[in-house]
Amino acid sequence: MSQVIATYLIHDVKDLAKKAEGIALGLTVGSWTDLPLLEQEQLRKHKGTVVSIIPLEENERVNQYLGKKVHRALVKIAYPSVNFSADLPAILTTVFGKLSLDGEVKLIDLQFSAELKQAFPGPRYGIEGIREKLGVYDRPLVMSIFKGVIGRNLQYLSEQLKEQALGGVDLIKDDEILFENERTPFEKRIAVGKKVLQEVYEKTGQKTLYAVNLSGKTFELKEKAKRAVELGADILLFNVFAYGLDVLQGLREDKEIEIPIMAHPAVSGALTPSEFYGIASPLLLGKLLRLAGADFSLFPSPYGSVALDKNEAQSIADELTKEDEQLKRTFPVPSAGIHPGLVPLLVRDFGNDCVINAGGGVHGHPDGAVGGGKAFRAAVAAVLSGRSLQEAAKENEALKKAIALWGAHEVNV
Ligand SMILES: CCCC(=O)/C(O)=C/OP(=O)(O)O
Ligand SMILES: [Mg+2]
Repeated sequence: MSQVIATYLIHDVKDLAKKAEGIALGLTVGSWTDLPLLEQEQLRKHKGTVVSIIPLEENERVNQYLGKKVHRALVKIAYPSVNFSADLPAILTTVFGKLSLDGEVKLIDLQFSAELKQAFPGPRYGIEGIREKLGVYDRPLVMSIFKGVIGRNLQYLSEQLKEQALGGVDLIKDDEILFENERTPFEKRIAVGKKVLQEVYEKTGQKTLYAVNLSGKTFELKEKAKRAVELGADILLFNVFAYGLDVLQGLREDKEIEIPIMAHPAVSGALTPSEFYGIASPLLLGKLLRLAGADFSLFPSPYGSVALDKNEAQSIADELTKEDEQLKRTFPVPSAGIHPGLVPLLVRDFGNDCVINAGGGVHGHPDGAVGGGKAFRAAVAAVLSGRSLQEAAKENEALKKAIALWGAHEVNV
């Protein structure tokens, strides 16, 4: 049967079963008992069903935090697809619309039936497609981030772009806070990007792709994205949660917007951190971004400046990369506060199929962005060859300076 099964973490002072049944009814056919029998039969196909209730141990910390004694449980409820149109706005409103306003309930997961999942495109390129664009198959990708470009001119942007590319990074992204502006307009950033990156490629053989931030009013995005494609843009960076998952999907599904989309997690922190409310990050930054068509998903790493719990960050990556016969895999991009000394941890925790992403960890290098990029590439090479960073640093000045400044987190060496 075509349906979506929602998993919730619920907290209730009284009766978990009653709470669960109330959710199943309240988000579907409403009050059940006082309807005439005929209507009950008609509505049966629309009624939500409590699939399971798994009680959790009482937790004194939670009781104290909430100021009341609560019973906790993981509750699964099935919603028939006949109740909603096959789009994320309808599905999210069905499973967590009014309910998101109703106390301590967190949406943990959504299981889509194979039939319903067919309504979603998934990544256009995915990990394999991105690797093919770069010709890099056997290591994590390295990405750097423009920093301090706001208020600067195109010349400055061009120079910073060149420095980053000369450092040997595979990808360079706009910072998510760089929007349309007079000094570095969107279309000119694309043109400059192409020119500079081609020059570096001809000089060094290093191919680098540039993710330009697609911004502006929602209903102008598609035309702007199509213009970017016409100008030869490599990748679109997109602040999904400032707009909505369905806007991402709309860009992905447009046949004229045939370039990769890089999802930034900006604003998602309004939805994910609480253990009592909101939406679990593996669902929001993992499963749903992949379904809607993100080729990359950035999320806070376990060791950066806006750190996520390691298990949670790994769960996001699992949702992005687990095998799925209907969806390509999305590149996990653990981010924020990353420097070359963290590469052993990143490879240990996220493997080869990830993008190592850094702004400060590249530009803050004593030799600037060139040194930062070189240090990251040397750190990746060292880890993949089973050498310690300290050992590799003996032969690589850029890495030596990076770990002297930020330290090295060695793993099993
Ligand atoms: C989770 C997103 C990280 C991001 O947007 C960003 O700009 C990180 O910069 P650094 O922390 O690497 O300097
Ligand atoms: Mg940023």
